[in-house]
Amino acid sequence: MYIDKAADYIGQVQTIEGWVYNSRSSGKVAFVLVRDGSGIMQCVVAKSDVDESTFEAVRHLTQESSISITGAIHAEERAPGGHEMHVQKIEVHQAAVDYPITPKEHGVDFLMSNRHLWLRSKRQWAIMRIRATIVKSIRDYLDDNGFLLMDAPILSANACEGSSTLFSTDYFGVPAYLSQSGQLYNEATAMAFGRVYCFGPAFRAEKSKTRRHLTEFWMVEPEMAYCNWSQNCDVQEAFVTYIVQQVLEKRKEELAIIERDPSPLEKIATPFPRISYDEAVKLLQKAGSPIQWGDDFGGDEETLISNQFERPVFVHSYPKSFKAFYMKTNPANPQTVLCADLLAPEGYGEIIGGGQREDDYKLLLERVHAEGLAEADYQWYLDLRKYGSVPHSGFGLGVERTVAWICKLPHVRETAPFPRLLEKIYP
Ligand SMILES: NC(=O)C[C@H]([NH3+])C(=O)NS(=O)(=O)OC[C@H]1O[C@@H](n2cnc3c(N)ncnc32)[C@H](O)[C@@H]1O
Ligand SMILES: [Mg+2]
Repeated sequence: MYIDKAADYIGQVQTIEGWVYNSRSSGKVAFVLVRDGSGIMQCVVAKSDVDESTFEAVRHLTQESSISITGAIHAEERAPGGHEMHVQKIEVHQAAVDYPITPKEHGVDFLMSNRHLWLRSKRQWAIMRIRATIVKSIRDYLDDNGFLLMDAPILSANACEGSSTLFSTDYFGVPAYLSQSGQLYNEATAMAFGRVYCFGPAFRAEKSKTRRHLTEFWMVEPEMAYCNWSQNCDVQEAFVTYIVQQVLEKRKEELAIIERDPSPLEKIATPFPRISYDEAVKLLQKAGSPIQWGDDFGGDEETLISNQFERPVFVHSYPKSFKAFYMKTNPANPQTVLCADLLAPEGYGEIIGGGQREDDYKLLLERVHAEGLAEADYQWYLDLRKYGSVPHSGFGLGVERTVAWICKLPHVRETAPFPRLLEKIYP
């Protein structure tokens, strides 16, 4: 029996195959908390119900020993999950000796070095289940709203987000890079299928040691033909609202375990506020920031802006000078581009980068040259502007930053099973 299905087995004798989460015993009774990955069950071992050797074995159980435990399932509202087992038999598969992550407090470095074990703890268990619901919601929303999954390559000859954060590899004698973003390929597939998305790992050799940056992260990237930057924002706000609502509905227990107050998430609803970069600069300056027009926003600026709103806020029309080559120039103000970042509230900052793509061949070629990119490497991408070019837009949502916001975590290190950070690739 799996623990999360215990309600289906009240009154039946069942066996749980799991690990000792915690145990304590007195003279005549022992309480063993067993976890099996789906939940935790309180198992009550009465000395009178088992033979002497079994009760002795129970009294010497150690944390994280692997066991099979058999007994009758009872409803018990005081027990975790509302059920408990009255034990008849226990089999110890492997006694864990000196398991390093004890219930006491441990330092982050120690926990990160033992991530392969830390994942078993209740808090990490809850965070990973919330992450899984976020990932499922992403796929469900896009699959149910006309988007086709089109997997983008991980090995690429092209930089998408600038050449300063590439992980390069030797590809049979020619340079190749781990994908920074599947976007350029999405634009090709969007011209074939209309609305597509890719969903996979992305890699950035960022030398940023911050609470928001990973060197490997997961990103979902929808792309839509015949879509302008504002319509792109419409899709994003419905998408993000759906994801939050799914977590609130399906992961109440896990949100409680990590002590995440759900009330800020309950305020997430469309429409999301939209401010221009110009307005954002004025807002920052009014709040005392030394920012000047033309400066990019860092974490501090994003935190300051997002703390002004209860919903995620779009900041659009950034200066062209520090934005990617593929972004469409804003006809109303050619110094800016038709992009929009989505900043999550509660100080979490950017969770989505996106915008409208340059669809004019000549203008895009000028940007390729201006960025010093090798035209031959982008000829396929330029072709998309030769054969039936259309206004098109898309975005990339970072899974880990979204998990951090929804779980209200202080650092992205807890948002992935095995996070990859600057100077951190073990385990
Ligand atoms: N299809 C597109 O239009 C996506 C576009 N090419 C792109 O990659 N935009 S982005 O660089 O802002 O990254 C998008 C999101 O990807 C996340 N991201 C981006 N970089 C990181 C790092 N280093 N660590 C964690 N998360 C990261 C973050 O949420 C960003 O908002
Ligand atoms: Mg960005």
